[in-house]
Order: sequence, then C-alpha cells, then structure tokens
Amino acid sequence: MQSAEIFVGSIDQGTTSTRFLIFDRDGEPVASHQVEFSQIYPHPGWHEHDPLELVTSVETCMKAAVDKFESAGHNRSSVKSIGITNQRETTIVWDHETGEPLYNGIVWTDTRSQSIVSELKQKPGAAQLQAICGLPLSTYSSATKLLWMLTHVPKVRDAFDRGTLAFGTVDSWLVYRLNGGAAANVFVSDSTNASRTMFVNLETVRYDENLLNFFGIRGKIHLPRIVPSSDPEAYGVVASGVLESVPIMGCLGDQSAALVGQKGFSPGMAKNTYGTGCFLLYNVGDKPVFSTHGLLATVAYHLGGKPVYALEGSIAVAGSGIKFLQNNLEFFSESKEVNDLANSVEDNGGCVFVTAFSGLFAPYWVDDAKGTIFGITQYTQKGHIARATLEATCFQTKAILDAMEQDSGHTLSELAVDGGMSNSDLAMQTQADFISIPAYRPKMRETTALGAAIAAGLAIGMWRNFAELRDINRAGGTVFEPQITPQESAVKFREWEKAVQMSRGWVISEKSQEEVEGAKNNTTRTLVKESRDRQTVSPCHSHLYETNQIMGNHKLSRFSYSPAYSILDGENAPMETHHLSKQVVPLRSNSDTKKAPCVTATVKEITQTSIGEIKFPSSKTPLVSFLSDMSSPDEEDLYLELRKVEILQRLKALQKPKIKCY
Ligand SMILES: Nc1ncnc2c1ncn2[C@@H]1O[C@H](COP(=O)(O)OP(=O)(O)O)[C@@H](O)[C@H]1O
Ligand SMILES: O=P(O)(O)OC[C@H](O)CO
Repeated sequence: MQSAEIFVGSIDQGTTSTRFLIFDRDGEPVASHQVEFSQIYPHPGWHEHDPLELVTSVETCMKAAVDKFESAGHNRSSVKSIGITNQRETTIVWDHETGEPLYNGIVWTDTRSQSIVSELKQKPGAAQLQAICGLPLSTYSSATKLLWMLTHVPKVRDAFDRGTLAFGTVDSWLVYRLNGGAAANVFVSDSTNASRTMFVNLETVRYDENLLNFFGIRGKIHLPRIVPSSDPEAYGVVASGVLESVPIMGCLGDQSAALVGQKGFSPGMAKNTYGTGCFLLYNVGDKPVFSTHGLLATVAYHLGGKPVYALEGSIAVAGSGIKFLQNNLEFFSESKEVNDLANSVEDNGGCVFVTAFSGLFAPYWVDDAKGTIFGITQYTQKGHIARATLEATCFQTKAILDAMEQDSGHTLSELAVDGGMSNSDLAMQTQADFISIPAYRPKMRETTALGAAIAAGLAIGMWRNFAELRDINRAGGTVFEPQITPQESAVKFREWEKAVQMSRGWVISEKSQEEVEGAKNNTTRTLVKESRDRQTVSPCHSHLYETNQIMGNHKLSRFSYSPAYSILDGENAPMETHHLSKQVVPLRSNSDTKKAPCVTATVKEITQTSIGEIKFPSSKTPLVSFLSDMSSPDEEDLYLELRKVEILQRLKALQKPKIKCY
C-alpha cells in the first residue's frame, strides 16, 4: 500500500463536545464529525459528565466520520491507527470487576471539593506536594475530586472498601471502554494525563508513594498503568463498531495534544488554546521547571524516549464565558456571534468581568472568588459585557505570560493560538494588543485533534520523525499584530488587576460559615474541638503554615509570611485566619520565622477609634503602621482598606472573640 493511502483517526473528547477526525499524511482532515453532549450542573459550582454518554458520543462521531470518509471515496480499512485526546483532570470511577461507572464524571471545572482542599492544606506535607507533582492543591486536580467521591458517594466508598474501585481520567476510561471494558481490561493512562492527577512524581512520571499516602489511597485503589503518549502496544484495539480492530496508538491530554499539533517541539516554544478554558503551555525541555510565579509544572508530551515538560498557565473560563452569555443570559444563539456583539461597541465601556466561575486559576489561584462584573452603569450595553468577557481571558493570558517570563527569563516573540474562541478575530486582536506581541492563528484550527493524530501516526510509522511534520499546517495562517502601545496596554491591565483584587474573598467556605454562625450563637464546643485538632502546631509554626496556604504554588512560601489575624477559640486555638495583605515578606531561613511579629489581644483590649487605628496594647504597635511597614503602599492600599473594613465587620459580628495578629 502507498503511504499516501494511510490515514489516522483522532478522537477529541473535549469539555463541551466530542469530535472524530480522519487525517491524511499531509495533516489535512479529510472527514470529521462533532457532537455536543450533556453538561450536568446539579448545584452551583458542580459540573458533571455522564461517562457512558461520553463513550456513546465517541462512537457516534466515529460512525458519522467514517460514513463521510467512505462517501468521499476512501475505504475504512485505510485508517491504520487511532489517537485519543481528552479534557484533562475530569475524574471517572468504575467498578474494576463489572466495568460499570459508579458516579458521574466530576469535571475539571467543578469546585465542590473546596472544603476538602482547605482541610488538606492544613495537613502535614501539604506544602511539599507541588514540588513533587507540579500542581497546587486546588479543586482543579483529580485527587480532590476522587476524595470528594470517597466521602460523599456510598457506592464509591463501598467499592473502595471492597478493593474493586478503579480510578481514571477520561483517556483511561475511553481506552478501557473502547477495548471492551472489564473483559479486555486495558487500563492505562498516558504520561500527560497522569501528570494531572496529583498522584504522580513529575521527575519519574511514576506514582509516588508519598502522594498516594497523603491522599490516603495507597494500595487501596486500582490505578491505570502509566505509558508513553505514543505507543504501538499499550492502548489495545477498538473492540467493536465501524473501526473494529483498529489499534489505538496515541494518547495525550488535550492541551498537550495542541502543543504537539502546533509542533511546539523545541524548548521556548509555546501555544495558547482557547477552548472551554484556556491553557498556555510553554515547552521547557526534558527537565521539569517548578514555577515560583503561580504556574503549573506538567508533562508536555512523551512521544518515546524521555518525557518533555512544560510550564502551564491554566485559565478556567474562556469559551465557557461565551457559552454563559449565550445560554444563561441569552445574548445570542451561537458562539460565533460574540464577535459581532463585542464589535458593536468601541470598548468595554468601563466594564471589567472577572470570569471566576470556578475561582481563578493561574497565576492567581484564588478559590474564594466568584464571577464578578465591575463598572456597570446605566450606559452599559450587552456589547460592553461581551467585550469584557473576551477581555477577561486575554488579561489572564497576559498575567500568565508575565509569570512565565519571570520563571523562565525568556520573552516570547509571538504567541501561537488555537481552540474554539480563537475563531473570534476581535478576541485575537485584543490578545495581541494586551500582550504587545503578535498572535499567530493557524489556518487549520483543529490542532488538538492533529496532535493526537501525530502521536498515533508516529507510532505506526506514518511519520518517522518531527522533521517530516514540518510543513503540516504551515501556510495560510493569520497574524494579529498589536495595535495599541505597551503603555496603553499596561493601563488596561492595571484596571484588570484591581478588579481581581476586589473579587477576592467573596466565598465563605461551608466550614467557615458554620464557625461564624457557631461563634455568633456561642455554641462553639464541637467546632472549637475540631479547630484544636487541626491546629496542633505552635503559633509561629501556624503562622508560617498559613503563609504556605496562601502561596501554595510559590517556592518562597516556606520562607515567607504575610500579615494575618486569626479569631481564637476559648483556648487560644485559631478558629479562622484572615490574611491582611496579598504581599508576603520573604525570610532568609526557617529560623527567621521566629522574628515574625506576633501579638495577641482580646477584643476588649483593642482600642478601636477608627478603622485606621486598631491598637494592640500588649505590643503598643498600631496595626496600621505595622501593616504599612510590611507593604508597599501603592500596590497594597486598596487591598488593605478592604481587609480593614472586613476586620471591623468581623469584630462587630462576633460577640467575644479574641484576636491574634501576626
Ligand atoms: N467563533 C467563535 N467565537 C468565539 N468563541 C467560539 C467560537 N466558536 C466556538 N467558540 C467557543 O469555543 C468553545 C469550544 O471550543 P473547543 O476548542 O471546541 O473547546 P472544548 O475542547 O473545550 O470543547 C466554546 O466554549 C465556544 O463558546
Ligand atoms: O476542554 P478544554 O479544551 O478547555 O480543555 C480542558 C482542559 O484539559 C482542562 O485541564
């Protein structure tokens, strides 16, 4: 058979839709089909997918695409290999013996594990996790979603106790089911997907005993075998349907696949994919780089040989913001209309939309924010809000690029873009304006599917090396050149950063809410005990620990602190702690933490004459001057003002609290 007659199939199982594409050797899609599937939102902040519907959506797309392929004169037998790419972190559990799912898949955007995350952050060892797996403790990773299921879903707990619980991300689930489920038991995950669970040591790309112990699942759960992203043997064959017996040979998380599809094979290359969320991956080569500026470290791809790593900036909301305008606010009936609506006005009319539907991800990692629109007036039109929605993703991309520059010391000269939202010319022009470098959009935007096809095609020898991929999807792209000056862009960005600061602290976790209510009603016995159990460390240690919590993804965290106050119970154990400043003060060594100012006073002892003059008699240090010593007034003023107001409100709400001020 001529090599030109060989094709590879690509399953792209994304957050909002599933596609199947068939690619030729030139990397051109010759047939494709796409379906949307149910988005299940049972409660605010919850987001689920039906695992069986995901499989059906794949089968439907394969059948329809193969029909189109054959109508175009090809034969299905020329599809020699299949690649899979998928939404990452989304967590699916099933019974290892029956192969049946035990709960809906909890989607990566879901924030229900927030209180589990808060509790885990207080556990010894929490601060060391990121240095092992590259990810901060947050609702985003699979680990906390699994723990939520173990705590709240009896069927899942039973299977866990009986030793039949299987855990997987979407790649593992699809490979398992496409191979025929429990009978074939092909149970694998590729390195890129596995690196999103928090169970994997990033350096070795193997499950890490410390991590499994930390999450309490070591030896108690069936975990998929970790295999390379391109492998002729590991992924089995399709058991039934139109492509029965075709081998699966490639598998990559969708963001990794997009990097491969954009051929970002050299260190220093980056791509930004605007799908449901938006994810910037920056190739750092064959050694992981652990960020000190709020980015994730992850496996970029593992196409044979050593894994290649990336720094990643993850944005939770991109296209989903547009879907929100479409489905919830009914601004338009198709996503593509956002472009014209946003273009119907000259600018955002003063509106800034912090689209923190799932909190804010990189580089901020704020889990107590929710979506907030600032600057609404009688003047505000739908177009302004549409523009502010597009701008939100572009501002976050700018923040991520700044962080990446600080982590890597490297400045990008151009940003390669793709994904559904990149179809909006206005969004991409805005992006170029905000980052002051050109955005390059390839002609063929299915780069994610192309990446999985490349992984499968390399495994079967359709392409033998990266050089043979060079000309794929190179011609006919669009370059968006910046049209405003960096100074103008900086002014806009400052406004965005102000909005981010103001959106913090909106969500009170269930636990804090209970504690506040308990304190108000003077029925704190149980809560106080819980609180004491959690806080077995000395005040100074506790202080440092909290600092780690707020800076969980920063290397400096172990040697830094930020001013904070805690509300104490009757036995001086902190019940809740609030930080007074986003700034952390670096310390040179652990022993320096003892120098951190630490004063305790009861409310009665505190002189409160005005917001600015809360005084602590024991230290004779006015809180405000203490804080201004700590902080650079320009950046911090607004934040501090908000915090001061919050402190007074909290003092008034509680009848007999004691305050510990660090
Ligand atoms: N022409 C367009 N302009 C702006 N946004 C779009 C356009 N087409 C699709 N989108 C947005 O892109 C997202 C889908 O992109 P896609 O790359 O398919 O994501 P996923 O893989 O997460 O399902 C949707 O949220 C949709 O709102
Ligand atoms: O569905 P997407 O394309 O936004 O990608 C989802 C990511 O993989 C989540 O980490």
